[in-house]
Amino acid sequence: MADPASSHAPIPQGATAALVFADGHVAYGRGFGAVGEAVGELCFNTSMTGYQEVMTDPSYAGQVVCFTFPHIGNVGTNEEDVEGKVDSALGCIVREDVTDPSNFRAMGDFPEWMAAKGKIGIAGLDTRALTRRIRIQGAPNVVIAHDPGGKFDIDALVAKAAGWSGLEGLDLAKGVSRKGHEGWNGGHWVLGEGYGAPSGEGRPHVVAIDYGAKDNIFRNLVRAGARVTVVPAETGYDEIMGLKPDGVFLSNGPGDPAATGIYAVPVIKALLDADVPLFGICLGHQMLALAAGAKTGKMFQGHRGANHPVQRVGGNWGETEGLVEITSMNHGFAVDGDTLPEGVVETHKSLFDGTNCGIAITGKKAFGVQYHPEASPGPQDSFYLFEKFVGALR
Ligand SMILES: NC(=O)CC[C@H](N)C(=O)O
Repeated sequence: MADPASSHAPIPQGATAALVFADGHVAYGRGFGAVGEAVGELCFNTSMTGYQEVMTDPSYAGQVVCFTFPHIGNVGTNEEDVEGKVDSALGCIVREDVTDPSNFRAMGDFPEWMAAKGKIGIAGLDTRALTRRIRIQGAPNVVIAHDPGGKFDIDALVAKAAGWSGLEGLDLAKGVSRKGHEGWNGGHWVLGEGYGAPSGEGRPHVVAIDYGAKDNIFRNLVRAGARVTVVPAETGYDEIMGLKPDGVFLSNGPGDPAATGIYAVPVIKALLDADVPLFGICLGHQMLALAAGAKTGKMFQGHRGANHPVQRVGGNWGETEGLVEITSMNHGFAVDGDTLPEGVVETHKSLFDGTNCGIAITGKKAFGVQYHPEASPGPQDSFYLFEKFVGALR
């Protein structure tokens, strides 16, 4: 029987998980992974493969991922497809129940792996309806809750979702960044061989600022020929210059670029003024744009998936002007292309909605892209960006 004190419908029999929206909407399903509850923003991801990489990408901190692909978890988990060992997605929503893993690389079972990582899963929800809801209403704040006993205080969960301040204005990078300097050695992954070791003398030195980086970025920098030192998000200009970088890389990361920018942008601006070559990806791209004088803002709904078309624009591409790259994306904030000051050229834009996807600073070796050229998951059309950056440092 429904609780007379609650305006909500009774909890359906067999429900062990609930997705509770700030506006009072509730969707029930079958819980897996960790038991408990978490509050964050709900987003959807359209990738058909790579759920383990998505669930370990630190840029998803503070978010719950609704996978539009219906069969998630069926190739299990392994030790290699990990993008970060820090906090990342709070949990995920999947259409079908997770089946036993069937893949020669599987070392573990997805629900057990989720539980070990403290991530909550809900299976059996109408992920198409959820995705439509996000597309129509924008990204909502939600609580994801899992209780094997099926007991939920819905009023309290609605209040928790409604009381969360949201991603806007949040700096999450400090919480997911490495705490000390770290040399990076692993290169490109090859089936049966794992992550290769870097080779070759005289590799240019890239100092990579970790705002919540995906490890595949560092692997790609190594693959392109760099020697990489990773440093924490709050590392200052003098400490960076003390490492004698040939170039500085600005990583992806969670949260609002404007909030993270309070401590990161002055450092990036000083590097820019000193003509240090810079390459930024996603959050790093957004903060490079802020340092150059542009503005960023929250998108009505973000871009998350492995098939986003991005076009080369801006007049400096020669024969490849207009070429389309199919890219991996994960962002909910964007650089406002109308605010690019003189001396900042738009180099790429989204063919889905025209938003800015790349900038270059005129007269400097400094550029950034909104998308993820390191893929993982996703296509590798854009590896040339790592070669372009590392090549410019030689
Ligand atoms: N992948 C990222 O670096 C994401 C950047 C930023 N947190 C956003 O959501 O737009």
